[in-house]
Amino acid sequence: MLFAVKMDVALPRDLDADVRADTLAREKAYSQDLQRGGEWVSIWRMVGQYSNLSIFHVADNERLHEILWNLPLFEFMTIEVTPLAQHPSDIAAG
Ligand SMILES: O=C(O)CC1=CCC(=O)O1
Repeated sequence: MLFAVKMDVALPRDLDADVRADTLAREKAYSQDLQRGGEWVSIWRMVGQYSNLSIFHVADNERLHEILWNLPLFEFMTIEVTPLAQHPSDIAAG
């Protein structure tokens, strides 16, 4: 199943600098592991926003929920999930 996921990040201004650096490093490693595994298909920065738009290819809703719930930045994010279906005009789909 394919999903578009928008993640808006809002880190508190008074967040301890070490906690901030550690959380961002863990987020990057977590994301890159899932990208290497093929479930996190792509990640794009949204211009002018501390947000990303990502595409996930996962087995089911429960797996996507598990991935998102375990994001190191989860508590600092607002997440919007959009399920995707094939478009009939997509030449890649045949
Ligand atoms: O968009 C961000 O910066 C948050 C994020 C999600 C995965 C990642 O590496 O950073």
